[in-house]
Amino acid sequence: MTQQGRRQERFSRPRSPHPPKRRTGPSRPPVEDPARQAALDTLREVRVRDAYANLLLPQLLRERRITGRDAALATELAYGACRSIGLLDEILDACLDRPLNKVEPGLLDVLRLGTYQLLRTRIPAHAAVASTVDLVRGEQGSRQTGFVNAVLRKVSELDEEAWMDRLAPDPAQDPIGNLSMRNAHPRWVARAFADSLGSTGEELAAALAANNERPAVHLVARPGEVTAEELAAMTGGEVAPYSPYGVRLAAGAGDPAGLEPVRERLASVQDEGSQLCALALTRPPITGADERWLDLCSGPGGKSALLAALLAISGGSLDAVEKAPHRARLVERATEGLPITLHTGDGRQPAALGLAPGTFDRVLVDAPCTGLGSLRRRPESRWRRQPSDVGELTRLQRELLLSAVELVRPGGVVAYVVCSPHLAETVGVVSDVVRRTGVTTLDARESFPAMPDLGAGPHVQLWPHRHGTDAMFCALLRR
Ligand SMILES: C[S@@+](CC[C@H](N)C(=O)[O-])C[C@H]1O[C@@H](n2cnc3c(N)ncnc32)[C@H](O)[C@@H]1O
Repeated sequence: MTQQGRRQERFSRPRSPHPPKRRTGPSRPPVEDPARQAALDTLREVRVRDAYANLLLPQLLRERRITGRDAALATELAYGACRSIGLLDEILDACLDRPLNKVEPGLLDVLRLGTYQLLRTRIPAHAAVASTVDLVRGEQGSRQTGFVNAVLRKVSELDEEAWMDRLAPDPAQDPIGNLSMRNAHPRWVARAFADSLGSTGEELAAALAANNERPAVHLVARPGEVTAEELAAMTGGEVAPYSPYGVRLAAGAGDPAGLEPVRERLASVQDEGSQLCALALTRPPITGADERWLDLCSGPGGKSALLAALLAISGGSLDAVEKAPHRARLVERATEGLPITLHTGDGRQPAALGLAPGTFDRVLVDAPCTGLGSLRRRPESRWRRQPSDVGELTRLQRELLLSAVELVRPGGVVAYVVCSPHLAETVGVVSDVVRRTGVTTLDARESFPAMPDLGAGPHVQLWPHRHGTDAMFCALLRR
């Protein structure tokens, strides 16, 4: 097993049943440091409870009333450290006098946070080390301060570039291994990106680097309620380049849930790539009726809301299926007032939901997937996902797509969408279903008008580094 493989295993090993004791007799009072404390608590909860950093941290900031520069620092440290866990562990491993998995997990969180500050922020080294030592004193008392101090001093002897020159595989021999370590991705994820892009060079480097950027927030203007231009004027954002309903907010525009058009349901948060994939379903011309559409995997309801708003204008209606009851409730909330019938149940068993074969003009399958296309949004997810997830998901994706092909009428259109560039989840699933059912593959690029860099087709793969969207995949099929 490679070093990086071992690191991944460490990150995903069973959680310690004994969370670290807090404040066991510090020899001097801990320094108040709400930003670093919030970042450390996030790292710990991600490890112990499988929390999502992008949901937990905003909650901690709210509860603890951390705002302004402290909130910005906590966010940078928590998200940054979660994204780069594998990279931080490689470096720590080289600085420790014992195997990484012999370090008490709570202490390892502190070391990761300190290492992140030393290598990936402009915080001066002495401040990064001193603040981390204070943090461990506050957490565990003074017995570990010497250890943390010594390890971090060793880390600080080199900068990130020099550490990578020492630790990353030779790019000539192992370009994917080199780029995966330099850009803090598990090797299997970097390989999946390389396979889909057909690149192990500059473009792969750009794609992996884009996963480390914080994405801009995109809004979708509800058709029939407000235009993108009006929404841009109301929010101070910019009309999005590709989606006719999209608006991109400026970086640091604050919590979009607080914006008036969002509170008044004139708009919602939705990545421009998601908007484009939902719209792609509506674009291929069909003969005959075009009024019954189906969203087979609808929770939490972003694409259902966009499709149902379009149907409200044209006089049609949407059926939406969602298996998880709590997500079905979210669909209900997102589509209030729109022409929609919601079915809570399994999209692979449509008869049980009263959905008859061959009755829908257009069907969307926005299938559950690895989410490798939205690594920008979920800082820790690249380290949590495992290659073994892919097989299970592709089975489910194939079954859902087969069900969609059965539900669409002859001449109707199916859109298969996943937020992943992994070839097994994208072309693998589609080719298999096309072979089994004899449906016709459409050139999906025609349904993404004016969008550059869509490759050789017939399917569309969007990319953060090319399009500024999530890495959504869309295939269009005609029965
Ligand atoms: C990628 S999400 C869909 C996102 C949604 N279309 C949107 O734009 O908001 C996939 C959804 O499929 C649901 N799901 C999983 N298995 C399902 C099944 N067998 N039948 C129907 N829905 C399922 C998941 O609970 C999840 O909500």
